[in-house]
Amino acid sequence: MTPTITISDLHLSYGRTTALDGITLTVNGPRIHGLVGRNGSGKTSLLSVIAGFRQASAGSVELDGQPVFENATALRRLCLIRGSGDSVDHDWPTNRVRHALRLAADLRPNWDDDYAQALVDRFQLDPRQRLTELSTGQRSAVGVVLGLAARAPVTIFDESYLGMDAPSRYAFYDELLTDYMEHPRTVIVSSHLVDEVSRLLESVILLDHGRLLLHEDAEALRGRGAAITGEHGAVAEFVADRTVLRQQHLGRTTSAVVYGELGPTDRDRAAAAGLDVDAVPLQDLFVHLTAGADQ
Ligand SMILES: Nc1ncnc2c1ncn2[C@@H]1O[C@H](COP(=O)(O)OP(=O)(O)OP(=O)(O)O)[C@@H](O)[C@H]1O
Repeated sequence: MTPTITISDLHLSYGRTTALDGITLTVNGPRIHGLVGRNGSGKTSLLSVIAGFRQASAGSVELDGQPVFENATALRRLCLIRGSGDSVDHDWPTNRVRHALRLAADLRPNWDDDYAQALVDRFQLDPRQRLTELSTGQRSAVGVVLGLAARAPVTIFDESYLGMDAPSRYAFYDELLTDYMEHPRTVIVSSHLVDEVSRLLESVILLDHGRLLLHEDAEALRGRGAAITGEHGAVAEFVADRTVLRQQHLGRTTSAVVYGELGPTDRDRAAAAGLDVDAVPLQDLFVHLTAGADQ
């Protein structure tokens, strides 16, 4: 059974700054959830409270009905990997990659040592290297290895790709998806690179100014918009009474991204006008929805 995280009326303040403002949300699995939102919207704060790193100012987070904060049993089932740096313990400057792996093997009940070694090879890490001497991208890769090989029932990656180059990031996405298929669990991925991670996501949690803007099935969210491509005049006529998020022109061809669901009649009309209708990149919807919330 994959666990269920129940978040009820969660508030978190840092002094006068309100980071989380009454979030109520149920996160379950097996599913890969994407946590998105603009800078400062509260993603890291929310994940820190979910993983028991921080105590909420009010409200609660429960894992299968048990509070997570200072609850060792619940915390053993949760693994949060934050941006580069978490794998480096500055109190132990001589620690090496292999020490971090050994520590994780001791702490994580589902740790898979063979998989960890395979990931170390894939990310071209040297187990003998000191953690303090790794580049930012290499430190992130260590975090990714720790997070994946832990196989925690709730696995959370918070901007875990910081400093990783594109081949390494895509290796991470590939590994995450393949390992998730083999070992389904509840995964939360927080990322600014919405287009890059969107193919992984089954659900999207969107935060804005510490509030939950939406939690929706990724397919349903994609269906909230459409990309219309075809001859300039035909596209202009089709989108005339719609919210256009962006348009591009190439010669006599125009591609317009519109917000709002297209029904069967709309699709028939588009086909009759010789227009192609495609899914909208989640990034476009995300920009639109968060801009709308600002207004
Ligand atoms: N340690 C802290 N002390 C004071 N304020 C903080 C602290 N950490 C975060 N904040 C504030 O809380 C709010 C939410 O920050 P948080 O880091 O959770 O957002 P985020 O969505 O993860 O941002 P980003 O995408 O930029 O990483 C912001 O207004 C931020 O300035």
